[in-house]
Amino acid sequence: MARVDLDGNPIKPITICMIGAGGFIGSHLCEKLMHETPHTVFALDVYNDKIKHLLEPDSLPWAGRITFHRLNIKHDSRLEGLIKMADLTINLAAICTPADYNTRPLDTIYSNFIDALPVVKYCSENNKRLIHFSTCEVYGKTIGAFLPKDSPLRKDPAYYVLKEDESPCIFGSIEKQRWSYACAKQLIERLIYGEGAENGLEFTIVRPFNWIGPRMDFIPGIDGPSEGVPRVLACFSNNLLRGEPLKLVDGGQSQRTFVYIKDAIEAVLLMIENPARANGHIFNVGNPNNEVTVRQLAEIMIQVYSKVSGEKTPATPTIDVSSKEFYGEGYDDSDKRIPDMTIINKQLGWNPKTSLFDLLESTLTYQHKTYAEAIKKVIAKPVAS
Ligand SMILES: NC(=O)c1ccc[n+]([C@@H]2O[C@H](COP(=O)([O-])OP(=O)(O)OC[C@H]3O[C@@H](n4cnc5c(N)ncnc54)[C@H](O)[C@@H]3O)[C@@H](O)[C@H]2O)c1
Ligand SMILES: O=C(O)[C@H]1O[C@H](OP(=O)(O)OP(=O)(O)OC[C@H]2O[C@@H](n3ccc(=O)[nH]c3=O)[C@H](O)[C@@H]2O)[C@H](O)[C@@H](O)[C@@H]1O
Repeated sequence: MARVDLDGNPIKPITICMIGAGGFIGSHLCEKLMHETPHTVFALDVYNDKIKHLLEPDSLPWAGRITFHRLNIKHDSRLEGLIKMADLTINLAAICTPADYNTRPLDTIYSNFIDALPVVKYCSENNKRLIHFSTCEVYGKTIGAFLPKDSPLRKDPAYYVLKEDESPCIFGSIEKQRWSYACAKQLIERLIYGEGAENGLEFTIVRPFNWIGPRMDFIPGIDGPSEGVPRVLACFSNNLLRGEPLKLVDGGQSQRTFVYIKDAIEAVLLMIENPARANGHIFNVGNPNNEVTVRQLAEIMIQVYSKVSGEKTPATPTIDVSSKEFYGEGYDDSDKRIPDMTIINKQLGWNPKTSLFDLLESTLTYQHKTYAEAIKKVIAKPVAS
């Protein structure tokens, strides 16, 4: 049966130039596009480990529909040609781990703003559609965070629910370099919006709210640097795999809403295949029903990991660390992140499905299967003196 869009029109196969296709989100999006659609993908990245299973062997049913182009968009003249040959560009490339924002602010700003500029320019000049990945961090802190601790208004959604077309972007002072990423993302959003308004660029901006699942980031010392600090899912997975206490930054009081990567990818596919409904919009993509404090996330992950691995829960399950000790000078945090879902519901009819417990169960099953043996070997090795 022919696949149809939300308005009942047949979907024509298109060619997508996906920048950052070798990362966490890119790998899931490539998988979805190969398994369920007829579209062709130029996959651009400096790495391809997370999409190797889609590229080899040549006998895969989608062989020829996905090609990998190893390139760094900072300096590669092939970029414009690839954007020109595609119907749609999706830009995922970014430095997006908080441990980098205050310690490598220049790389963070260059990656999230300067390096994205040619992509926007080539799309605009060549009349190509762009789906750009921004972040929920552009909202920064909630208005409610500035109310007195005991104010009843803190319970009023008007003070914390984040709306694409209404909420302000509230960052800390310049010394709080944590906000270098959010600020760079905000400026590239404004630039894309301006290209749409002044030059007719067809764009969609995605603001992901803590998408998590298999293949997110790396496990330090296994498939990433020993001293590296990934995002919280991988930090806590690493602690659980090694039987160490989970580290709660500043008491783990910050709140997040986590969405399963596979739910979120459904939203991106709807954007790809329904341009008339997605163009000109900024979309929150998250799961408002999956809110927890970081401390609660740790507690649930400890329980779920014990269930999927069959190992006992550790005697000291968590320890508190200061943000200065964990991230260094200049760290700051978003207090709470609840996405308003009105716009994505209205335009694309999308809703997340997977509960936090279910998504952690499938993700931690994957982490255990993928890493437990490798970790055991590393732990068993005597440390060189
Ligand atoms: N995962 C989330 O929940 C989340 C949340 C908010 C925003 N985002 C945004 O979504 C995008 C993708 O995030 P992700 O979680 O997949 O991150 P990721 O780090 O796994 O993927 C990013 C990919 O971009 C590639 N890349 C970076 N710079 C490049 C360059 N100069 N040239 C070529 N390739 C380059 C990296 O090698 C990596 O494979 C980012 O823009 C990020 O800011 C993600
Ligand atoms: O995923 C998102 O939507 C966005 O937010 C993330 O930012 P954040 O949620 O702060 O990053 P995490 O590393 O996932 O940390 C979440 C919380 O856990 C805490 N944390 C992290 C790691 C750890 O070991 N312990 C711990 O308590 C952090 O301090 C923070 O409060 C990143 O900035 C981006 O990937 C992205 O743009």
